[in-house]
Amino acid sequence: MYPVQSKTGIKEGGSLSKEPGVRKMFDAIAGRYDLMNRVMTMGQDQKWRHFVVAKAGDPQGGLCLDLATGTGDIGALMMKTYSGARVVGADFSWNMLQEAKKRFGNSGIRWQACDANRLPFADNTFRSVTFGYLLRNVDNAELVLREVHRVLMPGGRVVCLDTTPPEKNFLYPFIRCYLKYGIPVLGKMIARDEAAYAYLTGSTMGFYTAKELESIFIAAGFSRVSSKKFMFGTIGVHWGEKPAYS
Ligand SMILES: C[S@@+](CC[C@H](N)C(=O)[O-])C[C@H]1O[C@@H](n2cnc3c(N)ncnc32)[C@H](O)[C@@H]1O
Repeated sequence: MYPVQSKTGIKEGGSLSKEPGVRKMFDAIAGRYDLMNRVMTMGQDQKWRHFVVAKAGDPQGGLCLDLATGTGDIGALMMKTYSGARVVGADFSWNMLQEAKKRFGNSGIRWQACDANRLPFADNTFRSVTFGYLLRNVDNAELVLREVHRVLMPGGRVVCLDTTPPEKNFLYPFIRCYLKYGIPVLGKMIARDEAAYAYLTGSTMGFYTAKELESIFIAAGFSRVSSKKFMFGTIGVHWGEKPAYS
């Protein structure tokens, strides 16, 4: 069974954590993940990753962590955009990391298997930490953000890309229809896993609004927190800084 999203981290079916189910799900879809991404977003997904990398800024030769790196796109863009960047791509799905290594094995990225809840890095290590589509998949977003804050250097930047629940405006019925029916059907046809993409829809609709997520970044200790939406308000990028005095 794949996991069911809840903001509080309490899962259906009596499970204590949804994270083992999330890992299993990404291990299962790793080989078809990229194709599904391109089709489902109508080729827009790389544009948002470029925005993430721009917001993270030039690390000036410093270390960057791309957490939940998956098949490695954000980490690879970081290497390509900023000469001298040193990137660690980390994920808890073994199969996603294998796909990343196949695609970007010669890029110089260092790959690390680890859980975002307990990062195997010392305090104040990274100039920037980026992550695409992580927070919706963890039990406690604030806890993960506190861990990210710990490993960032003072003055370092965090940038987060994720889906976000659509606002209830005139487009809402169309967007909801695409999320509820279109995405699972595409998931069945392309990734051959309807349940994984039904989870994507459910977890998006049940996730924090962009404003709520900003508050969680602030609660985790970040300053200069802001966000921007893309794709008819269904994609959000959040960013912030670890204060220089912390
Ligand atoms: C939707 S994929 C995103 C991959 C990539 N960031 C991108 O932009 O396409 C989400 C990734 O988060 C990873 N992930 C989810 N929860 C995690 C956790 N607690 N620790 C580490 N990785 C996690 C999954 O294994 C998966 O590879």
